[in-house]
Amino acid sequence: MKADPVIHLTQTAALGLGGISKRFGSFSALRDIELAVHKGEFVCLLGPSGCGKTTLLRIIAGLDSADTGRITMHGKDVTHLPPAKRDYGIVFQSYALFPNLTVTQNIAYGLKGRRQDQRQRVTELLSLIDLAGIEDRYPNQLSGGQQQRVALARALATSPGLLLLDEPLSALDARVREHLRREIRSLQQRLGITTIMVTHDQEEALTMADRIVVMNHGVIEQIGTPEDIYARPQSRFVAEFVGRANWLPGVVEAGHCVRTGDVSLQLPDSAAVKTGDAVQLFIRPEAISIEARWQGGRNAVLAQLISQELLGGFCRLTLSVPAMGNLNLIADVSRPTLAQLRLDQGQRLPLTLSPAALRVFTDEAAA
Ligand SMILES: Nc1ncnc2c1ncn2[C@@H]1O[C@H](COP(=O)(O)OP(=O)(O)OP(=O)(O)O)[C@@H](O)[C@H]1O
Repeated sequence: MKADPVIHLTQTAALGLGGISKRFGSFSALRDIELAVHKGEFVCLLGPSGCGKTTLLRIIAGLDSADTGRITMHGKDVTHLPPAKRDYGIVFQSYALFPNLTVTQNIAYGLKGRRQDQRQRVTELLSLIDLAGIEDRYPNQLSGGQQQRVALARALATSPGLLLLDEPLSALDARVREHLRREIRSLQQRLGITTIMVTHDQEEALTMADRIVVMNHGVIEQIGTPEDIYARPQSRFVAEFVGRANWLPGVVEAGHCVRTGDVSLQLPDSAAVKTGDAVQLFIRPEAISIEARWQGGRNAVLAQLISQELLGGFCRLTLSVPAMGNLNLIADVSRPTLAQLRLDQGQRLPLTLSPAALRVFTDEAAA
């Protein structure tokens, strides 16, 4: 009999999900989710609102049950175990600390054993999250960021095998959020704790995760490292959800090229295409090079500057390419490059769409 690859994966993984589906009435919230998370990995479930990420996290936690499928933790089947019998700590979006308990009492809530030992464990955890000295404060005497760190300490108090984070940073302001991202990631690496975090924030996922699971309408669109997801998206949805994208429609012609309007663009060697295929070329805004002078050359085109928008550290240009039927492209340039170019509205600018920066999607994958 042939080995079942899913079962094999779920037996060796820190967390294994095999064929998880969930319906709410006639609405299908999750369809056939397969995922194996390795020990010590930080995995982000990323996707737009309503894609099913929280439902999946709740099913992993045992707070909801799946209609079909299996869940394993370190090889043990936990599909039908109640939350308390699964070995995890969880942090939710809103602080969820008990307002009438002190920080110590909140963190020690799930701890068993002598009071003295509990006190020692709380001190240890507070120093771990850099909050020593706030043992006797109440949640309303703490900032939002401090409350989330206490919630994190509480989730880690029993040294669980798995840490589940449900949008833990989304209620915080941008500066605190960035700081906590780094703190959580460094703590997770020091402890080596397997972590699953739900987020709809692509930057959070790209900066924190070892692997990202991109979800859409209840299915997994792609699983990969941040570099895979950003540089090698497998579908139009992933390409557009993570980062910004330019799309150039065209038809494959002889010489490993794509004709788009009057321009023939050379493809990367790796592109597997057939002459006559209708395709969409994809290129990130920062991968378009703006040249100071027209020099021609491979994949060079002339564009016209429509507008420019300063976005802090870089500038986003909107360009129109007459030889591609006035197709609009966006290109991101650094401030030093911008200063060198000294751009004027309506100016003609030479661009290079280097073959290595192009990805080819069949019309189906790009639909
Ligand atoms: N208890 C429920 N009853 C009915 N529908 C539900 C229930 N829980 C979730 N849903 C629906 O399932 C879908 C997925 O919800 P879920 O909360 O998992 O999405 P999400 O990706 O976490 O989104 P968000 O980022 O907005 O929280 C949504 O369309 C939601 O309305």
